[in-house]
Amino acid sequence: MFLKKIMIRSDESILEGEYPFTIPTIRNFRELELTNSVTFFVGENGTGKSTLLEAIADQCEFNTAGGGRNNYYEVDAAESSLGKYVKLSWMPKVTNGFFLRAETFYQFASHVEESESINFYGGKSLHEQSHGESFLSLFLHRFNGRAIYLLDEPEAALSPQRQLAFLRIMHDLIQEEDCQFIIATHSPIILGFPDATILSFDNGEIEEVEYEQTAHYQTTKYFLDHREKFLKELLEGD
Ligand SMILES: Nc1ncnc2c1ncn2[C@@H]1O[C@H](COP(=O)(O)OP(=O)(O)OP(=O)(O)O)[C@@H](O)[C@H]1O
Repeated sequence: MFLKKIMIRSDESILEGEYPFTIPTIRNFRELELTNSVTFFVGENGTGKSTLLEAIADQCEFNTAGGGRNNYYEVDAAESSLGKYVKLSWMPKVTNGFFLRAETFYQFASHVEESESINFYGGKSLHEQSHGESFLSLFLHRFNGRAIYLLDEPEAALSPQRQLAFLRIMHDLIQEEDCQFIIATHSPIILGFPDATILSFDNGEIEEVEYEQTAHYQTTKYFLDHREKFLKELLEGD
């Protein structure tokens, strides 16, 4: 593990009432210790997971549009509003890594086409692979070494089988290459990675929860166990 702590800077005055401090979890956030090679951010839509992940990417000097330190390209409105308020504590510091944003991956693929060797991505243009195939190519061929990976909803392009393949790739990168991952996810499959730390952004603060406590696990389990009853209540109820 490399990144040990994320803190709000005491020397920057917080603009109360302005984004990103309008988000309760971000307004209440002061510091977070990381103690695990895999940390998940979970919570309802709009609770600030991407906002914090993007701020961490900003302070890692990764491209906040998605990419690593050496990926220079621009996407509208990709700058981090929280970045300048955040300080990172490392032991030891690494500069290698990647910030994955599903929604700007197309632009990242175009940037790769113009500037990098496609050999880094399995020898095939990312645009000539399906969305899910191109994600897996990135994980398999570009992710390596002592590095930190910040992934925002990696499941967006992945089938359940490919999500399992991703867990295996992540497992090998941690065991063999000493990688650290911080992942915002809604996937009950990805969240199931053994012994990970799960941090909930619900309830206006960041708190550690067990896998079985997450709404993602509970709702999915209930749906699969009682699908017909669940859908009848949902669709026929008042
Ligand atoms: N540039 C912006 N200006 C104002 N509000 C914003 C801006 N970007 C995001 N927000 C708001 O901040 C809140 C948190 O957004 P964020 O993307 O961090 O949520 P999230 O927890 O990652 O959600 P999701 O699970 O849907 O991805 C949302 O209500 C969103 O509308």
